Amino acid sequence: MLELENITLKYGQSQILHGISLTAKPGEVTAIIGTNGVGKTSLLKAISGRHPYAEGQMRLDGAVLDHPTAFQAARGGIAYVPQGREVFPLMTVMENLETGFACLHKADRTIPERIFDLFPVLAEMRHRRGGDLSGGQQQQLAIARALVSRPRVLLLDEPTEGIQPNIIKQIGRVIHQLRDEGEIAIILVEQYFDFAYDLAAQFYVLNRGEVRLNGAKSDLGRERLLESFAL
Ligand SMILES: Nc1ncnc2c1ncn2[C@@H]1O[C@H](COP(=O)(O)OP(=O)(O)OP(=O)(O)O)[C@@H](O)[C@H]1O
Repeated sequence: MLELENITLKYGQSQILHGISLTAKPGEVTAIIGTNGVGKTSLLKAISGRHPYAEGQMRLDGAVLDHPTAFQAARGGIAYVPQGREVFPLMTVMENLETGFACLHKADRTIPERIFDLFPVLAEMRHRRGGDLSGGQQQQLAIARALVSRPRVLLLDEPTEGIQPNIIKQIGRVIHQLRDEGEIAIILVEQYFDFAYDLAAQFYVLNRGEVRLNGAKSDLGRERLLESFAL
C-alpha cells in the first residue's frame, strides 16, 4: 500500500501541491482527476522521484521512502508511465522494454513472457523501432516497459490521451486484469472521466494543488464526481 501524508511540492518559488494525503491499495485503481494544471502530473512526479517533494511523508508497505530519487523509487517498486509515453523512437520494441531493467538487480533482468500475453502486438513488433509504432502501440509499450520492473505501484499519466478508441479499450482491459490480479496498486491520472470511472474504486479530485474531494466511488457517485471534476 502506498501512503502519502501532507505532500507539498514546489518548482522554484512557486508552490504547486499544498498538503496532499492519499492512499492507494493493491488490487485497486485509485483515480486522480481534475482539470488542466491542478497538479496531477506533479503529484506523480513526486511519487516517482522525478521531482522531489518539499514536505510530507511517503510510505510504501509501511516503510518510509524518504525523498527518493527516480532510481530509488523504481528500485523500491514504483513504476511510472509518463504523459506523452517517452518511448525511445530509434530503439526497437525489445530495446525499449529492456530500458525497464535499469532499476533491477542483474539476476532479475528478464522480460516476463506475460508482457506479450497482455500486449500481443508488442510480440509481433518486437524488432520494429519505437518511433514506427502508432500512438496507441507506443502507449502499450510504455505500460509494458513499466511492468518489466515488476512494480508494486503503477503510476499511469493520462494513458488514453490521443489514443484511438479500440486501443483505449485494450488498455482498459489490461488495467482491469492487473487490478484484478490484486498485486499492484494502480494510480491513474485521467481526463477521460468514463475511463477512470469504469476502472477506479477510489477517487481524488484535485483543485489548485489540493484535494477538493475524495472517497470511494460507491460513496461519492457519478454525478457528484462529475460535478466536482468540472469545477
Ligand atoms: N517544471 C515546471 N516548472 C514550473 N512550473 C511547472 C513545471 N511543471 C508544471 N508546472 C506548473 O505546475 C502546475 C501544475 O502542473 P501539472 O502538470 O502538475 O498539472 P496537471 O494537473 O497534470 O495538468 P495537465 O492535465 O495539463 O497535465 C501548472 O501551473 C504548471 O504550469
